Amino acid sequence: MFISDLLTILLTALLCLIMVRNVFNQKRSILYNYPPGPKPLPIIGNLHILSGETLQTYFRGELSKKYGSIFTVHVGGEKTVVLCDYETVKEALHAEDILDRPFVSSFDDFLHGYENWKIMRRFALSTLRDYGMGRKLIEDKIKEESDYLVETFKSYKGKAFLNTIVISAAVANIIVSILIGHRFDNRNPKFLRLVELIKDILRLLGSPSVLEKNNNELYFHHNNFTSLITNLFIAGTETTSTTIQWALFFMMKHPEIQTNVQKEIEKVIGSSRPQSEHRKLMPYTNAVIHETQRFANIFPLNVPHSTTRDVKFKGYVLPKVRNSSDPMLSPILNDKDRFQRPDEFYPQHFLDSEGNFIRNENFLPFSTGRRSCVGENLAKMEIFLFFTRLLQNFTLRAPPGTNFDLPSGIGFTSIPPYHKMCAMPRTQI
Ligand code: HEM
Repeated sequence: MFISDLLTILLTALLCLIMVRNVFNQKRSILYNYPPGPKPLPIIGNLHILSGETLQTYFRGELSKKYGSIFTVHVGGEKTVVLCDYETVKEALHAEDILDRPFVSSFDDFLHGYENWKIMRRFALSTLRDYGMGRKLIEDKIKEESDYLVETFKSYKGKAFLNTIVISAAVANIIVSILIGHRFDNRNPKFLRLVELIKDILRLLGSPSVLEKNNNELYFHHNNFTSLITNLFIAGTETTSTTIQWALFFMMKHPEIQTNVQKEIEKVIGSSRPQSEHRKLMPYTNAVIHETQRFANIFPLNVPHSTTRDVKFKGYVLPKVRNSSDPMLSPILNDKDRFQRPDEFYPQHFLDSEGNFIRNENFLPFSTGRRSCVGENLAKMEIFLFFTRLLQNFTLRAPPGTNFDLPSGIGFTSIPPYHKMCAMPRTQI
């Protein structure tokens, strides 16, 4: 038999298997009542609209305009119920039924049980917050690391450079210090390789072509503690460093906003080291950071959740399935009713007419409910301290020819378009 015959037989068998599975899934779904959504194609489902340029549209929640705040998309033969307005997402995330995380394996209800998730989450929270190394010590680590970052930026002497790896390495060092008690030299090639690998993993995770089964094989380790540390390292590095990169990118793009932040730094902090207590005295900077997180929208899709039993939700009947629902954050952060200019970088979204900081309940970059981000407080502290320390020391400028309008890079997180940055020491300006 020729190799081509063998391949034909194998491909036919594969297609048959996929079709049988689709028929089985369709039969099963008759028992359930899924919300409507875009019509799926045979075999691929809606994958054609979840890839390439249309993925951007999907990310921005455009489908919700057509199908409302809850709709179904088909990823191959699997159905995912997408939730995309504040009320629906909040209701689902605060409910008992939509739990589970495929990404953070040690927290997973399906494989390790609910109790395991509870214990691991409590452990992570206490390590990251008060009981582990202590808030003050964590703050000191961030300050120390921001000094190293300032030195690294200085070493480029105002010339254009790529800031991605140096920022990721600085943020990675915070979580490394918390977890294993010491930092790495941010020129250490092994450490830099690790930071790069995390980037690759998150880029791949965002690709619809990565099949769920492979992810499971990759991420479901049996040793809780090892996987907890791995997960905290991954979850805690790329998210925060991407947010800082966006903040610096927006400062280059909007020099007038950068100047306002620097004026507030001069007024409140002067030349001393930024402390987290300064934040409440700095409404403008606080608003700029909030607007960065809203507009950068680094987790447009959030993390898929699973129904842990058959549930009735919003008039639909959903079966117990892994990764069955996606409480999207993007439409919440871009809600026209809650943000005056959702398509612009507009720090006034978080300021009143007198310049006081105002909260907005749609500000949910860390999600909400029992599965919300355990690293929220740490991330907020890191972003504030790194951002203010850098703008205290440098004015950021875009090298000539920078195109700010390139699309953002989309993976598991949304990253700034490829760009270089000039960090001009402020004493030299
Ligand atoms: C700007 C920075 C960050 C953002 C925007 C962010 C956002 C998120 C989001 C959206 C989720 C999913 C919530 C859900 O499923 O409903 C999440 C979960 C999680 N995050 Fe973060 N995160 C950030 C930083 C961090 C840091 C610094 C750490 C730890 C050091 C961390 C650890 C985790 C963990 C462990 C979970 C899983 C929680 C659970 O399953 O109970 N994150 N984060």
